[in-house]
Amino acid sequence: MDQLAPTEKYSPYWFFKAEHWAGFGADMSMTLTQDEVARLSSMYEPIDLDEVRRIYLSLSRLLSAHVETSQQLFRQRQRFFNSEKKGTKTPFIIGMAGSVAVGKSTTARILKELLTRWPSSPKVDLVTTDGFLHPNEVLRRDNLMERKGFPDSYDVGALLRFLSAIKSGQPNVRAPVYSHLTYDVMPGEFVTVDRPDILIFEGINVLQPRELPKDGNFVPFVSDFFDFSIYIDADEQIIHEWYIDRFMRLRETAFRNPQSFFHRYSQLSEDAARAIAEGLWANINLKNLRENILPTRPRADLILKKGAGHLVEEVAIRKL
Ligand SMILES: Nc1ncnc2c1ncn2[C@@H]1O[C@H](COP(=O)(O)OP(=O)(O)O)[C@@H](O)[C@H]1O
Ligand SMILES: CC(C)(COP(=O)(O)O)[C@@H](O)C(=O)NCCC(=O)O
Repeated sequence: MDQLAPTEKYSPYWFFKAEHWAGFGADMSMTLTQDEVARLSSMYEPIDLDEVRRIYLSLSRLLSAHVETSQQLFRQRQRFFNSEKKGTKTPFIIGMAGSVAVGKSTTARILKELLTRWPSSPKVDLVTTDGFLHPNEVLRRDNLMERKGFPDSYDVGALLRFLSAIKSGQPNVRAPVYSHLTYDVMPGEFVTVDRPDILIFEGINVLQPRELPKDGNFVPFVSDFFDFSIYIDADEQIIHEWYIDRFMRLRETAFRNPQSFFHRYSQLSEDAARAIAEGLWANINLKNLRENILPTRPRADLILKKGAGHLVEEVAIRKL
């Protein structure tokens, strides 16, 4: 993360090499139960359990400290208001940003598993922003199919209404669902979020600001609803490799399904399929990374910088 912090003293972040960070979790490194190990191993990505112990276990402990503190603050505020303001604590929201294919979904799933183990957060839910993309029908109509994932391809109003409902303590809040198989939002499909202790809200766009309206109306940013934010980072060339690898693996698996939007790519030669993947990366995802995603990195509370093999090399965390 050299380009991030020439001098830590004058940076809002502290920087830790992975080995140093791993030391913070030393006292809890052996505490994963067989069950937890089994659940983590059963995820369809090959998760390196040493990496979970080295990086993510202590990260989950630190996050749980933030959650506990916010729960204490909630109780103190109730006392302050003489218990006039009743109700339950609203979910602690963790926003997770980063490029397409950098590993957001995988990291979010690992953290979800680990966070449920801490007493302050037995219920952790996970929602991805792709459900808030406009349906393909709308994207085609507005000539945005080549801009899927760019700010204008999302229904930001729906996204903000969802987060606002969560943060107002509403039960059973519904989020729309996206299918990577059909490459489209699934009509009539929702996930229901019912007052979890933590909501992990993951997507490329979650730290993006937006233009302020000229009419003076109140328009929050998505990140205004976050209690903590994480940016998953890696060098462009490495993310590029992960994107192509994932695409080529999907060509062998999910794309074979005749229902898959990309089914036709499973019939192409390897070279032709690779050329398609390279095109999608260069014309959509890399462009989006440079224009709209990477510029949001300095807004995160914590940055995980990964290197080859998805191994975390450095952790940056905001000084309090
Ligand atoms: N910690 C990890 N260990 C091994 N593979 C990973 C890890 N994180 C991500 N991957 C792989 O990298 C690719 C991109 O990850 P994914 O979580 O789908 O990214 P995103 O949600 O950011 O698009 C996938 O093929 C996934 O299996
Ligand atoms: C659906 C995505 C925009 C990611 O959305 P997110 O969950 O981060 O909001 C992305 O995976 C995608 O499909 N990009 C379009 C180009 C491509 O097919 O790779």
